[in-house]
Order: sequence, then structure tokens, then C-alpha cells
Amino acid sequence: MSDYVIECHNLETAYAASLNRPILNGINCQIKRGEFVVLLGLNGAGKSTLLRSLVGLVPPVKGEIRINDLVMTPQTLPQIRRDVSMLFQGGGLIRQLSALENVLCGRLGARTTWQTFLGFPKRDRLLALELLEQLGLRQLADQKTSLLSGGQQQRVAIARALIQSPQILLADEPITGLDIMASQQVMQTLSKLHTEQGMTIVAVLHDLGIAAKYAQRAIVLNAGRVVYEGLCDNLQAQFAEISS
Ligand SMILES: Nc1ncnc2c1ncn2[C@@H]1O[C@H](COP(=O)(O)OP(=O)(O)OP(=O)(O)O)[C@@H](O)[C@H]1O
Repeated sequence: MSDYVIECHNLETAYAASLNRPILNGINCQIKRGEFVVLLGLNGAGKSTLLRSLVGLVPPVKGEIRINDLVMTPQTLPQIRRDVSMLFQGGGLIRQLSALENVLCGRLGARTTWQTFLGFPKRDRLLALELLEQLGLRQLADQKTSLLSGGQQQRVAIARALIQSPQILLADEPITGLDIMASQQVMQTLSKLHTEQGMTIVAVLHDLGIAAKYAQRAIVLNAGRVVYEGLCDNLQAQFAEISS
């Protein structure tokens, strides 16, 4: 079995006329089991597209994605989606539902249409409550998410991603728009999942200081390609090079 849980080989996605090139233009990268990797790059570099392609939301035109040694195909995608959870930009919660109901939505993929009419089984509700407890939100389980702060909402979104028990968590700008305290709480939550549960985490961030504090390794994208893969100790220099 390979050491790598995520591998992209010459990954190319659809051509974008506005960019005059494919959005991802020959991505090569490898991520090991249990790593905390930060994905960096200027606006439009292709970071969100790369994360989305890792859960099959953006089809490759060329190249290959392997998750846990499985080449991504329409046949392997259901298995891959069991192993990988994605935290979308802005959280993507349903505002009129409670925190608990939002977390339970993370189980919808595991249930048939008929089963959803019957409501969620007790064990799912207990698991959702346990996750909210772990994230310091047990008291807010019945609160509508529209009434929660940005940081609390982001932690509900993390709980929703975790209810699938993923091995890999992809987080697209998990702290954008949050204040310093909320950002720290969210980053500490991700860090704990990494250190205590050995979860593989790939997070898109824009703050180089936060990236260096939490991630073990950085992948920097520019114009749909990987331009740096390595330690987070000199990220400023990598960015100076991109923008020069
Ligand atoms: N469905 C699409 N059709 C056409 N162009 C697209 C599509 N999705 C993304 N793009 C373009 O591809 C480029 C990469 O977008 P992407 O969202 O992956 O960048 P990003 O690095 O995540 O940027 P940001 O930091 O601004 O979130 C952008 O120029 C965007 O306009």
C-alpha cells in the first residue's frame, strides 16, 4: 500500500476561455496519510477547484487522481466520498435548521430516499450530539444556525463533515471572515483532529502566518500549477516569486 492518501498526476480540468488555459493545468502533488497540508496561492490560482476535484465535483479532462490507492472513476467515487469530507467555503449550512439538524445532514449520503422519510436513527443523533460536544457546541444543539456566530457556524460545519468519520478532511478557506478568536478556535479544532486522530487535513488558507503555525507542509499553486511544495518556513519568499 502506498504511503500517499492523495495523489494527483498531471491533473488537468476543463479549459476556461476567460483564462485561456485549463483551470488546473497539469497538477502533480502527493499527500501522505496523517499530514496537515496547507494549500496556498493568489486569488484564482485554482485552490478551490483542486479541492473540489478531490471529491469528484470537478471532472478531470486529463491525468489521474488517486485517493487511498483508488484511481478516481465514477465506480470508485462512492467509496472515495466515504473516506473524504469537504468543508465548503462559507460553511454551506442550512440557516433555518438547528445545529443538530445541520450535523445530521452529513449522514444524508448514507441513507436511501425512503430512509430519509423515517428520520434519523437514534445512534446518528447521539453521534451528532457527541460531535457538537467535542466542538464545544452541545448547549447550542437546538439553536438555529442563523443565530450562531461565524466561528460557531464553522464548527457546526466541521461537525457535519466529521459525522461521516472521514479519514481525510478538505477545508476550503475555513477561517475566512472570522475574527481572531474564532479563527484560532477553528484552526485548533482542525489541529486537534490531526494530532489526536491522525486525520489527513488539507486546508486552503490565505494567511501565511497561520499556515506556518498549523501546517506541516505547503503546496503553493499559481495559474493552475504547483509552483512550490515543501516546508512552511519561507512562504513569504515563495509569494514574492509568484507576484514578481
Ligand atoms: N465553473 C467555472 N467556469 C469557468 N471558470 C471557472 C469555473 N470555476 C472556476 N473558474 C475560474 O478558475 C479559476 C480558479 O478558480 P478557483 O476558485 O479554483 O480559485 P482559487 O484559487 O480558489 O481562488 P480564491 O482564492 O479567489 O478562492 C478562477 O479564475 C475562476 O474564475
